[in-house]
Amino acid sequence: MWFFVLALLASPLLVFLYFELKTSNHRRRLKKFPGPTPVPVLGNANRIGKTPAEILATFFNWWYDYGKENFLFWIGYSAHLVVTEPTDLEYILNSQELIQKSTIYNLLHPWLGSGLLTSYGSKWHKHRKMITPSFHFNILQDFHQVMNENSTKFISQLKKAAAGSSILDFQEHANYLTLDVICDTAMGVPINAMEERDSTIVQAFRQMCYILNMRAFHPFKRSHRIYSMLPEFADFQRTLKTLQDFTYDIIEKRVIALQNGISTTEKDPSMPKKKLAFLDALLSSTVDGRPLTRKEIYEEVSTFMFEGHDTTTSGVSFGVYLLSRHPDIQQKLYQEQIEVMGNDMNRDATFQEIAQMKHLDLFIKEAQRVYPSVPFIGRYCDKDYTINGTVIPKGTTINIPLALMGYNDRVFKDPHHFRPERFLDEKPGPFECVPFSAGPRNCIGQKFALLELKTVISKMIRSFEVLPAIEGLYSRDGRLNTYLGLSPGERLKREAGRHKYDPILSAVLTLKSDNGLHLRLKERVY
Ligand code: HEM
Repeated sequence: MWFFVLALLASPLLVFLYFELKTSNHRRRLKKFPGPTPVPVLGNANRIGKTPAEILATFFNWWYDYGKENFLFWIGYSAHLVVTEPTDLEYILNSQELIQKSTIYNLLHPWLGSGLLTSYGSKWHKHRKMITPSFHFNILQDFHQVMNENSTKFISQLKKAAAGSSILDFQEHANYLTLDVICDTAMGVPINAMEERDSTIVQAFRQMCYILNMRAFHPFKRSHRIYSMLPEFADFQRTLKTLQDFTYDIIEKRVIALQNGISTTEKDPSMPKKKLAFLDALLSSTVDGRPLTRKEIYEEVSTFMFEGHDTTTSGVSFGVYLLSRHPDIQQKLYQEQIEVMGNDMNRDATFQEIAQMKHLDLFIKEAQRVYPSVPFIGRYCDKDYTINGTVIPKGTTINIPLALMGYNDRVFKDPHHFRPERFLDEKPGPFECVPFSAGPRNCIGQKFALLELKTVISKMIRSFEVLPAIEGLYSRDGRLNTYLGLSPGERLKREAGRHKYDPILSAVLTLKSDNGLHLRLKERVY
């Protein structure tokens, strides 16, 4: 009897000792990296912050405290190495082996399965090779038409919403536009998100992205086991089923249409159109000499739906928000629009004209430097890796904080100054600023994304003068009202003067502003 009581009392201690011993070797091997001191059981989880905004601020503070070098922190007994050193990033991002994503990506599995973003090993290699031609120049030109059509619809909606100098939360509006673009290009089915905001499928896409982002840094909800016991899990499952049914249904209809050899668009307008490429390309592709299974097709289409929607919402929203705070830069971009577009400022820009907009290109680079749409990416060390002479042991998670890298003053002079021309004179190296990542696992949709951002922002500049939410909020010295990355004293000083319309950056799977991105639009009259 006493033996059992003692065993029961001792078991937590034994578990604790087991983990401490198991981790001590790992700690010893990583001891060269600075970082906050971990406490037993929690590691540094007690100090990282509770909300996504607090967590991002903590990352910036730690990075500052450790001399803007790589640093290490612990969540429980799992080691997280934060890498910002360009030569180390070159090794990591160029590696053909270190391609397994970190555990945070597991959150995406119920919806995306193991599509291109989440898979690794030979499946990823084969699918990447198969999908790459889908982003060919000629296909992008077809997609440009979809982007133009949807941007035109977007502008006319905004004209109504902005009437009477109303203050808009632009982040909210952009979300429906990008959803329409990606649905039409990935599946060939317009879901009219801009017009039917409350429809079940539109809400399901929005809800799923919200849930994923919300769970990403939640201490308990991140665990599937715990999340599946919470009352909100039922809602998640309903949303998931709506998305799965919708996507499988489109795939099925397209397969039948192809089998019947019918050109579908004329017969049924709800069917994929001829220009559709992602789904079409997947249906006619083979891997290891066999066609893709329905599940594989579902995974890749859903991956595009996620990656191609939440990221571009962030990119368009922060881009237009920056126009509102930096009128001189907006004026320069407007001037470029006049030069490229000539007399008719209301027409669609062609693919070639978009390519001529050099200032717009620099502006988007600079916007992605300060507000990268994907704030963090992560890798998991499935074995020991020797990175520039240092062994990173198996089991370590490598975090690459794209959100911090743009604020490295060893690379970017006065990083809080918003200055698109810096990309001409400072010329950052290939691993110093990587909003689309780099190397073999870089963003396969980069050209698509840039085309979409340029198409929408070019039309916005020609249609409206973008103004801050209230008159006094212009940046007078060209500097950002983002205080992360400043010295603690400077940050506190500047934050004391924060306006309610200054964004509160919140880094989850994509970068958002917790309090929206507010601005006004004044229609341009020609
Ligand atoms: C502003 C817009 C975008 C940004 C900043 C962005 C950024 C990124 C980044 C940083 C990664 C690397 C992720 C990682 O290593 O975990 C990535 C991967 C990926 N992106 Fe994008 N992305 C954007 C838009 C798009 C679009 C529009 C699509 C599709 C149409 C897309 C499809 C993908 C896919 C499929 C991957 C996984 C690639 C692989 O692992 O082989 N992205 N993106």
